[in-house]
Amino acid sequence: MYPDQPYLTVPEINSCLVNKYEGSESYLPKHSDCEVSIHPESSIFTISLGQSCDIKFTERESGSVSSQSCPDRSLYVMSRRSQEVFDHEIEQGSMSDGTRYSLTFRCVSWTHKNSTCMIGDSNTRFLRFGSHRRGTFGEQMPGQKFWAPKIRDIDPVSCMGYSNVVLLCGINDIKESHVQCEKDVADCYAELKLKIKQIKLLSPSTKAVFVCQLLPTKDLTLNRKVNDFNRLLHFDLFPTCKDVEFVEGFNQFVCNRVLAAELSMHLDRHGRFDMLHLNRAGGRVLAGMTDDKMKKIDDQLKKTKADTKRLAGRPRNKVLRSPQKSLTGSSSDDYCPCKKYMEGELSVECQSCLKFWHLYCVGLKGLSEEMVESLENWQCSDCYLCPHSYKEKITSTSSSGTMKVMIRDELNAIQPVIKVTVENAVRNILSKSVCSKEDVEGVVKSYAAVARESQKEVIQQAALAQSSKKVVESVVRQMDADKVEREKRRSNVVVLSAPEPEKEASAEQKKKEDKNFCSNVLGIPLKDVETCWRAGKIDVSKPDYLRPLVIKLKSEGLVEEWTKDGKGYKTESGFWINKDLCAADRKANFLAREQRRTRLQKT
Ligand SMILES: O=C(O)CCC(=O)C(=O)O
Ligand SMILES: [Fe+2]
Repeated sequence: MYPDQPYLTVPEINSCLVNKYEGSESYLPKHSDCEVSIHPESSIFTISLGQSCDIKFTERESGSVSSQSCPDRSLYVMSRRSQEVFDHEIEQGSMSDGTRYSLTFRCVSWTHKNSTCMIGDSNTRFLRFGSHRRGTFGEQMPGQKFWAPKIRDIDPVSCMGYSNVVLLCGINDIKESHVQCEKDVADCYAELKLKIKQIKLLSPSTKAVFVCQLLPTKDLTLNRKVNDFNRLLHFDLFPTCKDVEFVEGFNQFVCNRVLAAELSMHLDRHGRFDMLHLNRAGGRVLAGMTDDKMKKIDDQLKKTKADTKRLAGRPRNKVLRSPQKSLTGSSSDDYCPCKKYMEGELSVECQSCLKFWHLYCVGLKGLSEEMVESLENWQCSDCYLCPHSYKEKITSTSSSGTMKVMIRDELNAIQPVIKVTVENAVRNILSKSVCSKEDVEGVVKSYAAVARESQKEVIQQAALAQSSKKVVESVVRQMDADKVEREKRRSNVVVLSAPEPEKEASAEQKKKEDKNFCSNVLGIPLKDVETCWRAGKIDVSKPDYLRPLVIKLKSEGLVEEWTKDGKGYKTESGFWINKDLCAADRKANFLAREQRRTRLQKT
């Protein structure tokens, strides 16, 4: 029935059901062998003994009927999966007088009631379960794992007969460079939704489809798409699809700027080149944020609440909202050193130098006017020593050194409170499935509450988080740009020193000439060429310069073919054909060549 599926499958046969039919009046009512206790991969073998009979098969969906005659001493085989689609029966009158025995062999066990199949991408790689060779989720839940890097690879047929289906897929789809906006993410989600529909249609005996949220990655840009995807799961799939269970992930975590930066700081140290997986270390960071510290957090929270109460009613900090021009008596020197006008941006006054600083510029963006006012004795980073110089100077024995030791001790003391308070706020939003603006504000507020005690520390933390975030973000941005560029050039090859077409010719004629060059000189048949063009503009100051000829081929395979597996080669006519590399790859190749050259010179 499904030629690409193994028909006779492996599980060992452990049961034999014997039916005895006596006389022509005997019959077997319409049914299918789809009990959940039959192994989903088990084939069903039936031997007929005594006399022949006809087995009638009805396709449930269409009602179409066919029959199979089973002579004495014959064997017929059905797949377990076919039971989701067909009913079978033996009608009255199909046997003659006399006795018929049928022996039906299957793999049956009560544990298969909970059989589970998981279909997913590389994030399922450490999840082990199924038959003993693959590990198990627990003796009560045997199952199979199927590999599906992309949503399109999910094969609904492979879910047939499993009581539970777990899907963890989508990250590789939204990672694609053509998935740019929320709508593109929604298209990926729609594909997944269709797969779920197909699964439910094909496998009526499946009790529930579990859909996992996508996990955050080390790639902050990608995490935005992760959030969009998870939001759709939450707001569309979960409420509208019956029997779809939702598997919570960590999407709220990446909604939060401060924590996303903190996360990236942790994760960047491990597996630098793999931006997609948090790996074990990253997973531990996430898990650590949610589980391990809960008890401690609860205790600390009580203490923090008490501290916050004690601090209420202190003098308020000055706060200012742009436009700055409306300010009387403040020269531009008094204003934020960024010297940029940011409409509506709040600013905070440093209590030492009396300059106003944009909240954005000092890493306090997100705080409300009220929160800023409640910061006590706020100082800018010019007046407040940054932690690095602080550490260097701390060893001096001057009187100000003693003062700094005191400050350091104070800061060390407040450190756990900050961590705990923020973690608690995060925990609260983690229990929800999607993080709202208010939730994020809650986290920032908790930061601000601690800030009343020591806003210097908050600034340090924010500054640290921001600087690491900036580095990560710029690397990610560059990598993303490279990815897009690589994608664009995927099916191109480049030819250097190809003679330029006649200057006077029309654009169309020039293109024709270049195409003729491809086929007549280089030998690339025109059926393989999508289009071609010249890279760059004609430079009148360099009359001898020949612009590279870029040829877009019909497929990537042709690029490999025409560049001899990407290495590049010289045609018989003496022109080099190379892959069209992006700037980053060209540079990498250049450096590799240089290294090779230096090595050769040394030897
Ligand atoms: O007797 C047969 O050939 C069919 C038996 C059967 O379908 C069953 O026992 O479920
Ligand atoms: Fe049956």
